[in-house]
Amino acid sequence: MGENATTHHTNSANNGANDNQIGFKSRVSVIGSGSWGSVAAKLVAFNTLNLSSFHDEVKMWVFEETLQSGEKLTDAINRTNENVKYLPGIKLGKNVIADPDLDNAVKDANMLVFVTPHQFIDNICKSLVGKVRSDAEAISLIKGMEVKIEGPCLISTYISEQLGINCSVLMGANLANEIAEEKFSEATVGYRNNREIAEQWVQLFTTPYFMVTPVQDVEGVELCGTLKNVVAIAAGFVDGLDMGNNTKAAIIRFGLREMREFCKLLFSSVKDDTFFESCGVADVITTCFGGRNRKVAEAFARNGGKRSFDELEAEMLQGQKLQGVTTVREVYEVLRHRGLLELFPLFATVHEICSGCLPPSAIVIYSEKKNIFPV
Ligand SMILES: NC(=O)c1ccc[n+]([C@@H]2O[C@H](COP(=O)([O-])OP(=O)(O)OC[C@H]3O[C@@H](n4cnc5c(N)ncnc54)[C@H](O)[C@@H]3O)[C@@H](O)[C@H]2O)c1
Ligand SMILES: O=P(O)(O)OC[C@H](O)CO
Repeated sequence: MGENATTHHTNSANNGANDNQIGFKSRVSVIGSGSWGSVAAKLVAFNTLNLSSFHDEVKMWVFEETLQSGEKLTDAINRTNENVKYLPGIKLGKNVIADPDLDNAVKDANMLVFVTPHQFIDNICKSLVGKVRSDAEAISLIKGMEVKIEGPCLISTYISEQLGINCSVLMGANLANEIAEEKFSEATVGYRNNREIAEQWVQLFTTPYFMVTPVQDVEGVELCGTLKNVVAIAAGFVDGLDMGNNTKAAIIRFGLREMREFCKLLFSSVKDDTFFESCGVADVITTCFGGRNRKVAEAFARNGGKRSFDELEAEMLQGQKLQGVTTVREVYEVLRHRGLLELFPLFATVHEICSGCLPPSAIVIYSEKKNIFPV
């Protein structure tokens, strides 16, 4: 990993894993520039400036758009050093360079951070085929999954398969706006079998206010990050119906149990301990109280399901994207295909409410009706 460089290391105390490869400096690109993408760039850019094993510059690919002022988003980011649309008021670091050209943004990078809404990863990967370094390492911060004809596919697996590179994941209780303001939080890096690579990602993301723990369970970590968005939608329905905290806690508990069962259904290797990391219970909690999925689901329930998620998302999130509604459709598809919907009443009900087949109030009666949860 890395590339030949003639620059001398000046800060050997901070070098970490790449220090073993004298003369190599890693180059990092961030693919995505929404609210979390911009925070990821900020975290990484802080470290590339301070670690001599990295080139200072961090390229951030921007899905180009024109702002109301007529200025291109990329130009505005590079002029102000802020993502004025998705993370206004937060300086990213002068070494973050926004680039609307995907090929150019990844050129030369040997560490690729994927952080776009999951519905766009298919097109992004397809256009990157043959364009990334063969020795590159990737990490996915994307909370979602792909469902293909052959079955469900994790985003990290999809990236690996499309681009022929290894892909780790970083998930956790990470509301972007809070980390942007440097409020303490934790995250989990999920890795497959190379601990050294995991340590490099930990080193690249860790800051005094962002604590990162590696866990050898890429599937468990990624599926936790993906499925908690479904639980957050259920929690939003409960809030929209003014059901109170006890009901919300019950929904969270049911949700966590279905998350674990779904993970193990797909991958028997998933570890129980993973659910106690930041990517597990902590992310469920933060998302069910402070996330966008919860917020829009609350509005959906308050409107009695009469306004669609698409409409509410566009109105309430100004370009930011929900992952939960798409994810629960994908989860439903997997369960339906395997004849297992009855064993996942919360997930099934969330989808049926989102798609208009059931009213939001169904969220609290499904368990009584189906009497499926043991005490
Ligand atoms: N925001 C958070 O607090 C947070 C925290 C942790 C993880 N995540 C995850 O990170 C991922 C990225 O979310 P985000 O919050 O950075 O994004 P966001 O929802 O804030 O912004 C949406 C992004 O999608 C881009 N976009 C719109 N149309 C596009 C297209 N056709 N092709 C490619 N990109 C397009 C926009 O330019 C923008 O960058 C998601 O999987 C999300 O679940 C988000
Ligand atoms: O705002 P949400 O609902 O997309 O959740 C954001 C993060 O995933 C919380 O960790």
